[in-house]
Amino acid sequence: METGARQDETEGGPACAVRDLVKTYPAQRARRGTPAAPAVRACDGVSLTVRRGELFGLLGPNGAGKSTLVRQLTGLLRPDAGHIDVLGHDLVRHPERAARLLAYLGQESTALDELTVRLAVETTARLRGLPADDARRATGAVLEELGLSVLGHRPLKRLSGGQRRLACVATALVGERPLLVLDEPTTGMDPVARRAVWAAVDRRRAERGATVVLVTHNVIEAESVLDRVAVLDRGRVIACDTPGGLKALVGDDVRVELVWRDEPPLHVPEVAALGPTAQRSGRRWTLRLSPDAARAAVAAVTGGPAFAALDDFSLATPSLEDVYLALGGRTEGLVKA
Ligand SMILES: Nc1ncnc2c1ncn2[C@@H]1O[C@H](COP(=O)(O)OP(=O)(O)OP(=O)(O)O)[C@@H](O)[C@H]1O
Repeated sequence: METGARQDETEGGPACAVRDLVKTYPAQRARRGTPAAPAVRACDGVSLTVRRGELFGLLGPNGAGKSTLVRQLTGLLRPDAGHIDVLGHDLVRHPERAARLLAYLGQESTALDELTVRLAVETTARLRGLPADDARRATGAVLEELGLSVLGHRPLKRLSGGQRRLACVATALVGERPLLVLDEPTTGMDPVARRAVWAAVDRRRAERGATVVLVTHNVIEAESVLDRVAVLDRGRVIACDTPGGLKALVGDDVRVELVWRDEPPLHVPEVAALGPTAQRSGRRWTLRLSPDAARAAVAAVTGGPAFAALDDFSLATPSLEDVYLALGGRTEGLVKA
């Protein structure tokens, strides 16, 4: 019932609960010029719960099913089976309620391209129900917050990729929605813009208790900003925990990176011994070793005759990328910087 559901928006219960969600894109028959394509089960029995106020991440390589999942969460794509509850509302039965409950920033936003940044944001605020004066004020505030005021008069289509993405973030943030669903919001942005986005997202959580679902395949960003993360692979959740909890899965192994000036000095016995276990990428060797073995390896390459051949080295505790590999995920499509 509507009254009960409204109460649930402000009271306990998860921000978002998904159960047994399934979505298969149907097979395409071959047409002139385009080959046949088999059916793709992009969402294969996904269940997860996002708590209120959380910054919850969906991490996974290209094609893992992240966007398919969030497009169902936002009422844009109908699941074949399963349940989606957002703030007490059944979004499978009532997808039209999504617009009132959440703001969605998709991967591509061309609909607003002809508008100026200010008009795009202000129009979105009006569509979200703000009276004209409030919409103008909220627009000014969000443009200021994101450092976009100087670009307010420019049409989106005349902006750089990063600037346009930032303008789209502004449209997602205006007009206060309790749930923000952001699909790779910082793609193409410089560090200043990225920082402005994360500060603005944090402010909405701290001041308004907003919940954020963030799609990313940037493992560094995921580690630094997320409260919890679900790792997706081939339409399934293969792990879900805090970044720290996930990293504990791979024990206390240390990642050792060795960068050689030129060819690795294989005539040095310690280097030759490390060779078979090293993952090689050009001049870089990556090793996963126990803390003792890592100490011994670093001592060997920095203390003896191998040192002259060494350009750089680093030691690091496990990252989400290591977790991901340990879980059997694929690395292609995971961005590491
Ligand atoms: N409209 C569509 N029709 C057919 N297959 C699709 C469609 N959209 C996505 N797919 C397929 O579904 C799978 C999941 O795609 P999805 O876009 O959800 O992945 P993703 O994790 O968001 O990837 P990325 O990180 O590249 O954005 C992929 O195999 C993709 O090719």
